[in-house]
Formats: sequence, C-alpha cells, structure tokens
Amino acid sequence: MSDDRIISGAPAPGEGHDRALRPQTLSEFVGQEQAKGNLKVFIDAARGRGESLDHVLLFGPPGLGKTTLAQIVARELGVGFRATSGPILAKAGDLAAILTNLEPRDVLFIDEIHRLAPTVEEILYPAMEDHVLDLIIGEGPSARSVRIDLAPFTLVGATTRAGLLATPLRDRFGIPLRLEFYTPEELVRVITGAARKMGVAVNDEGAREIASRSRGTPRVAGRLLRRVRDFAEAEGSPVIDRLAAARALSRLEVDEAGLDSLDRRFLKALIENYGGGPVGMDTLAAAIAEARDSVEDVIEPYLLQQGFIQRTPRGRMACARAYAHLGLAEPPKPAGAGQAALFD
Ligand SMILES: Nc1ncnc2c1ncn2[C@@H]1O[C@H](COP(=O)(O)OP(=O)(O)OP(=O)(O)O)[C@@H](O)[C@H]1O
Ligand SMILES: [Mg+2]
Repeated sequence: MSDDRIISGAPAPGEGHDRALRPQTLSEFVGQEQAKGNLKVFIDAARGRGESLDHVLLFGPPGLGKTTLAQIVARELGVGFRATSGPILAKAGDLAAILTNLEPRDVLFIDEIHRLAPTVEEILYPAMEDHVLDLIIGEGPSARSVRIDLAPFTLVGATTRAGLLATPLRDRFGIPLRLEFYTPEELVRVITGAARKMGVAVNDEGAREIASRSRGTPRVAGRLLRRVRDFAEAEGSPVIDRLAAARALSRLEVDEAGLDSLDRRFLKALIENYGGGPVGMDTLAAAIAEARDSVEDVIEPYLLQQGFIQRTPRGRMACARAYAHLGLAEPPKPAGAGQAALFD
C-alpha cells in the first residue's frame, strides 16, 4: 500500500514528531473507556501488591493508540519500558538478550507480535508463564539446555488482528484488550489537544470537520490536522474553521465520509467488477492491485464498521450505503430478500 496515503492508519516516514503529541497518562488518553477502565483497575491492583502486571495484548486497526497505551502502562506502573517488534527479533538470542536485561516489573512492548519467528515465539512461552528462559547451548551431541531465571516482567503485545496469533501465544495474555474506532466527539478532543500542543488555532467547527473525516483513527486525525494547517497557512487563514478544513480536505481527496481514493476504488471494484459481491478478498485485493494484508488491516475494518460493506461466508458484499456514497443505483433485491429488508 502506498505510504503516502493521507488517511492510512500506518505511520508515515517523518512522523517522529508525533512523539510530542502522544498522551502521557491514562487520563490524558482520549476514549477507549472500557479498555482504559479495566487497565486502571489491574494497574492499581498490581502496583498495590508490588507485583508485575499480567501480560497485556492490545489489538485493533493501525493508528488507534496501541503503542501509546503500552507506554502509558509502563508510566502508570512506574517501571521501565523496552520496545521491540516481531520482525526485528530474528533469532531466539535477540529476545533472550532483551529479557535477561529487564529490571523487575518492567514492561516489554513487542509490536507486530503476530510476526514473531516460531523459534523466538517458543522461548517466549516459558518466559511469559514461569519467568524462565530455556536456552540450548552448543550443537549436536554436546548441546545442553540451560535454564535462566528472569525478573518478573509484563509483556505488552500489539497486533492489528488477534486472529493472526497462534492460540498458545494468545492464551498467555491475561489481559486482552480490543481497541475500537473513535467516535467523532472523541476525535474532536484528540484534535483539540494536538492543536494546542502544536500551537495551531482551530475552532470547534474546524475540529469537528477534520474529526468526521478521520476514519475513527487518532493518527489520521493528527495527520489531517497537519495538512490542513499547511493549506490554511498558504491561504493566510488565521484560524482553521469549518470552511478552511473542508476546502483543504477536499483538495486532499478525503471525502465527507473520510474515505480516500483507495477506499473508493475498493468499493467501485466490488460494485462494478463483481456486481456488489459476494467476492473473495484475494480477488478484490488483486483487482485494486494492493496486498491482501493491507486491505484487510487498513481499508476493510473502517468500511465494515461504517456499514459500507459486510462480510459473508461467501465473501465481501457492498451494502446500500456504498451504492449511495458512490451515487450508483443498487441492483434490485432477489426475490425473498424483500422480507428481510422490511426489518433492516
Ligand atoms: N487516545 C488517544 N488520544 C490522543 N492521541 C492519541 C490517542 N491514541 C493515539 N493517539 C495519537 O495517534 C497517533 C498514533 O498512535 P499509536 O502510534 O499509539 O497507534 P498504534 O495503534 O500503535 O498504531 P500502529 O498499529 O500503526 O502501531 C499518535 O500520534 C498518538 O499520539
Ligand atoms: Mg504502534
């Protein structure tokens, strides 16, 4: 998927200054009330007992705040934070080196944990469960296994889809938390907070306009805010209001529903090439020349959540909202479907 896609949930190169915008505490972290409420209880309990927090699995589409939340967990626990990611840990020894250097109760964050190599995953199991490392030293007949005790630690794993994890790994997380798309009201708070930190003047209606087009995703909201600011500066607008925001966003080809040209291409392919489906994801991804993984991680979740498409056992189908959004006529419903439509 093209990295310059303005509403992609994935971080773009040069988005390092995002760091300054990251909320630092649970109370500063907007939304995700259920996950936050549960986390607070478990963090307080672990802290009160002086124990390490149980392992936490954060899952949900890109850009919803998994990395941010992992850092907040460490800060609220008052412990150290180490971060790595599945694809970086090539060998068991890489993970072993990190684990043996953890201080008691530290948080180890593994991003993209569904991409761990099987040999690395294997040494993670006893480390998570019993705080021990079982390493094989040497090769052939002289090989022997050594057991090393580890400090109790908290693993925070992040993945875009929990279904991609092997069951034994998933089962070892005592605290699985699903992050949801943010409501427009929550995104208004994210945007207002980010604007304050960036020193950008945006009024309530301007923030609302950006929020409603941010695909329920704080990272997208932050990115749109930066681009809208660029346009506003170029135009000499002192304050980002609704009109300034709308103008900038249409120049960025982000429509009123927050969809960009790639989303629209996906919906068009589904409707025009495959009669609205059902059609398999591999076929659809090929039709728009995108990798299946990125279509499933980035494009599909929001279209599903917003009711543009639905998932059926036989594949993806376009919903009425997709036809309406693209200004296309919906095909007549097959006989027998009318009954159900009464209750839609
Ligand atoms: N609840 C929130 N309140 C305010 N800002 C947020 C919130 N969640 C995320 N952000 C901001 O959105 C951006 C993306 O967040 P983060 O990097 O934590 O997402 P992520 O879920 O880890 O994404 P990925 O799956 O791509 O790793 C950051 O700039 C962060 O400051
Ligand atoms: Mg992240």
